[in-house]
Amino acid sequence: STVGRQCRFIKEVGKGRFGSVWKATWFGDPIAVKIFSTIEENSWMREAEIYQTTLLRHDGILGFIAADIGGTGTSTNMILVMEYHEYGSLFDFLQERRLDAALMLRLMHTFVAGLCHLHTEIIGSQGKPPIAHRDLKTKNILVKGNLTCCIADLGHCARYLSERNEIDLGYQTGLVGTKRYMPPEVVTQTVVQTTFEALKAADMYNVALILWEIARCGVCCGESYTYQYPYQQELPVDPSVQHVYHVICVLGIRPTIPGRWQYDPTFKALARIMTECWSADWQCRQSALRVKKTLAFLTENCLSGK
Ligand SMILES: Nc1cccc(Nc2ncnc3c2C(=O)CC=N3)c1
Repeated sequence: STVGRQCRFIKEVGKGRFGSVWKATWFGDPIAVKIFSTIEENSWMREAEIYQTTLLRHDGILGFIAADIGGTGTSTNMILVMEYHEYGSLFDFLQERRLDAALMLRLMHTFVAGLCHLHTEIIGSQGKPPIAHRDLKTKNILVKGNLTCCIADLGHCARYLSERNEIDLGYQTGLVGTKRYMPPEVVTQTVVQTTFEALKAADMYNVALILWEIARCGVCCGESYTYQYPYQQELPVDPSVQHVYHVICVLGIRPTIPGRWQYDPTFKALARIMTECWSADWQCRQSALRVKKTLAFLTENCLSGK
């Protein structure tokens, strides 16, 4: 493949469920190359298809450069070429870092703005369908050089095709996503994800967990916490669906909101977003647009030093 031949591979930077990601250069410019094995063709196809959705270009979405397929006779290499981000995932970024309020809100606001773009339908010939991510987590969000976030790993997305009133689930039906992050209605498979509203609301449960992960690293009243996975105290590494069901549906456990967050207006407002968005009732959760507006307001207030 022409793209493949012009790439100089530098180092492996990530290993996803599907494919491995390499830092490479293309005529000197840094690029990220995700390489899929032959059996992962569906994932490559889906991710390439979604990234090439018209009008999907947005600062909060990982920038797509090219999709390519090349064969050496015996094996077929499918690759995705994306813009490269040195900081890596938001998960990596949060490991050893205390965030001041401005940086904390910047990361939150730009992540939610990206999701809002995904969720929003743009009507018209050059429009875009609403898209639900279905596997949001800090490992699927990248931190750009200007300390803003962009959403990656669109291989599990669902699209709503309004002219046919049809949901395109891609190749992924049934249980999709990372078990630790699955909302109650997905774990119990109660709400057959028929309505697209339910799919967007499932993303908002993940937003609540991700905002909690980021906020814990934020300095509140002079203190911050070390990074924790959601349900780190309650769930083992690679939990079973049954275990997740017991913790979040039977015991009704949710991440702990530190008491001190009630004494800081910014953290108090963030706590309210988290609590409403991890509600067991998906219809109570706030929309991405609602959360984006609140984060924009908090950012403005914080910058003006209120
Ligand atoms: N969805 C998708 C498709 C192709 C590459 C990727 N990953 C990345 N893209 C850009 N910069 C990165 C990464 C990493 O994984 C880690 C570090 N920097 C995701």
